[in-house]
Amino acid sequence: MTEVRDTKDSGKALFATREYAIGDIILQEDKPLAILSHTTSYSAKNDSPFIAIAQAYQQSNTQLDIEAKLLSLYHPQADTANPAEQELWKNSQSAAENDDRLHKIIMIACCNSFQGGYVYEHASRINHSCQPNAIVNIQEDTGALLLRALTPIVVGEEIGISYAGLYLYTDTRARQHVLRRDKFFDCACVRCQEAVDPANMIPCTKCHPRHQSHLDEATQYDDDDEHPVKYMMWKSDQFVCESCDYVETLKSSVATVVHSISDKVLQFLEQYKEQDNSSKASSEQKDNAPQDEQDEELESLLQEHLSLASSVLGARHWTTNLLLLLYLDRGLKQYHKKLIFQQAADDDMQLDLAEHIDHLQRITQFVKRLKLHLHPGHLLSDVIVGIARALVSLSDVKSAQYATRWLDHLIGYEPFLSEALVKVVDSLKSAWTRMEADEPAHKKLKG
Ligand SMILES: C[S@@+](CC[C@H](N)C(=O)[O-])C[C@H]1O[C@@H](n2cnc3c(N)ncnc32)[C@H](O)[C@@H]1O
Repeated sequence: MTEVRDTKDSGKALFATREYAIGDIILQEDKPLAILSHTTSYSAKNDSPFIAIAQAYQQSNTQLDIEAKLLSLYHPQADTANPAEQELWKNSQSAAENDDRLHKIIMIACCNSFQGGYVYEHASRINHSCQPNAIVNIQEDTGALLLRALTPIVVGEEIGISYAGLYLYTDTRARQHVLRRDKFFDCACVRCQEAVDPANMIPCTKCHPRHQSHLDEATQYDDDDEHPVKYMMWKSDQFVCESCDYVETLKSSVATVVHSISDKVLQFLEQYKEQDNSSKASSEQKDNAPQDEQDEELESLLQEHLSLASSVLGARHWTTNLLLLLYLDRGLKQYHKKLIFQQAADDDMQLDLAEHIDHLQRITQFVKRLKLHLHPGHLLSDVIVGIARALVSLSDVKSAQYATRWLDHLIGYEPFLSEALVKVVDSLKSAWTRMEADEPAHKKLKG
């Protein structure tokens, strides 16, 4: 049960009028009010995403009562003081061809649609939060929407979902940039106002001096138990060392280097998302040799960026960890592809798997440090299942038991997994007990 109310600085929002436990359904909408394409891809016929929205709307023959509901949703006003909204207002005007109502509809689509262009009567009132307490799941074919609690929610609490996708795990500067660019607002959430930013940590420039006191690529940080790296964390607009209290200010060359690498990685993530999508779309075509080439190029770019981020910004920075996650995801997909052809993992594959597990451990630590109150499965469920599948494929009891330990990281996240994934998790979990029962008695004695 929910109600829509005004907030102090982010318009209207959805509030809980009863308590919710993790996994509870908060809201259900069987169909969207409208499907308003919100595409960012350009083509010769559709030279702007705004024209695409206008065309989708004009072809939809929306009934008057639905149109009235749509027009009541949030859209920027002509006198908005927000520069991102001013841009949106100006750039979308010509696609509306002097039709004020259509102009509003275009802006409503830009500010309210979910993936697939779906706009909802109630769910489109949910604000974004960089520390979300709920998550939306949309059925691709029907547009049916389910809103579920990600954390316990108390009466009167605002419901917040993340509009940021993977960028939820970046630092405040990057998240705000992406939300302004893609969603046209300056985020006013609690996390964005926190002085401390654990996603933005770098090795201390005083404890680990570098050439000319700049960060540089020649310095590697192993960060093991014997030689623990001392880190500086972003706190009130400066980096502060947790060990020696040394400070690098916003104006320092260090901050400039960190920002420039962060911007590079953000740009790369965009390119990665686009190319990965187009590679998925063309993977069913018969002759995909050019796609394979593009894929290899993308992989080498990924490695380049990962090596830059990890050597300069270190193991705890968000850039290193998100790139590592993409790298791990690709590595696991390749592992499983190889396995289809080889039936059993060879020595090289076992080494790869050990490396993948090490990467997953590092990213898990990163997610914990962010203290988002979110289950680690929110970011890591796919790769955890991928690691468990790879371990079970080794067909020995110990590996299967280890796989079960990784799957235990998903306990409590079951309501958010797809039915198919729950089945995979269950069968992987039972693998080691099955294997143990099947194992010959002499092997057990030896083991
Ligand atoms: C889908 S609507 C959400 C409901 C909207 N607040 C309303 O009044 O109907 C998205 C718009 O809400 C505002 N908004 C959402 N999350 C926000 C946040 N975290 N900080 C500031 N504004 C936010 C922005 O104006 C954004 O364009």
